Amino acid sequence: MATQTTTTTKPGRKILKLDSSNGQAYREISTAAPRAATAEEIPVIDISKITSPELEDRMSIALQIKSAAENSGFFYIKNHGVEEQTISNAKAAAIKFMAEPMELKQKIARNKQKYWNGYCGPEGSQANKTESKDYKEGFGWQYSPDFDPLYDHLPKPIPLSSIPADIREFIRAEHHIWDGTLTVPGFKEDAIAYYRSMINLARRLTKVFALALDLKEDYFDALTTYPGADLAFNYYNPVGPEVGGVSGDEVMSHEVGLGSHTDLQCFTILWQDMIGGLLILNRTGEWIKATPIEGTFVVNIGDFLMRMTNDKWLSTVHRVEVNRSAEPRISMPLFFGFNFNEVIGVLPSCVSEENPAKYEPLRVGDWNYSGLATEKTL
Ligand SMILES: O=C(O)CCC(=O)C(=O)O
Ligand SMILES: [Fe+2]
Repeated sequence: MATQTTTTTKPGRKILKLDSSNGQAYREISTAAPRAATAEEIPVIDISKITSPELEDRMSIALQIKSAAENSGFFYIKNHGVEEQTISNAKAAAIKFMAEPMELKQKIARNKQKYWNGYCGPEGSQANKTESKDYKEGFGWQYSPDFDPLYDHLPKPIPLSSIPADIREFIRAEHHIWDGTLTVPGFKEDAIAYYRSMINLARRLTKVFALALDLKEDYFDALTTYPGADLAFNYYNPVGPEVGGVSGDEVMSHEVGLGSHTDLQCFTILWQDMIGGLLILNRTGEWIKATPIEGTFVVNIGDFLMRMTNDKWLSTVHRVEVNRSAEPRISMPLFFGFNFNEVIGVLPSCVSEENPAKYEPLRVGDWNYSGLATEKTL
């Protein structure tokens, strides 16, 4: 007689299916409404002394980051040094671009490009296949040394032939997408000014990350000379008052602003406006709110850094609710990772006799461009 297997969950719990970088994963989660996070769950870390000449100051930041990375994988940073004007210019540019006619935006649609560059229309992505399509628009671009402050001294455009061959194959910028934004004067300038500030901030963070992981402070410098550094403007259209009271099917089609996922690379630094909607899944399977805090970025650990730390640092599942406010919601994440040609295993400081490496060394580019990765949020 055939045995029947049924999946039962306790009352108030359900199963969330996820495409993790190690294959499919299942989490038992709460069905309760999201609640506010406590200051311990998502701490606010003041990084004003990140470049202090005193090691003690830098170490104090590193220890706070370590604790947050091990606990929830999410934290806010304040006094981060990115100019408010640079942020508001980028935000204004994103809003103006999204207001352009659809035919114009579709000319530089991401699905018409070879790589992850250009515009993605409403419900043009689905971060989690078991949830609805993502109720948002987006514009994104991938790393180019032409925009990297590290190469300001070189004449532009930097010829690809001058970049080491094993890195060159992973440079995935498609500069022609910017031509499609020329109807918004200053768009490219404002977007790139923000991108450059964010790359600088990401590189500064890698130094305190190194301290937090008992490594030499410059350990990651050589790994970030041509980093994975992809930027997105996420634009969450208001879902409109009709949703909520309408038929089940319609609600389902607008279930998420961005589906439940983890980020793929090492870490993400995200600016969000004050509307809110970002939720993170804690260890006990409750959704908690990463409520916007003026003057901060949200930082979260990604899958590759979790792997490198032998799972000590957590790449935490998160999602974005549909935007039920009257205004569009904007977020501007930078997804940051190491040079794609590097083969990286578990960090020496994260293994011991009792805790051997769980993962084999792997080329960063192979991780980022595996079939799964291209489906996922960078
Ligand atoms: O918009 C947000 O708050 C989060 C965006 C995000 O998780 C992503 O783009 O990977
Ligand atoms: Fe994300």
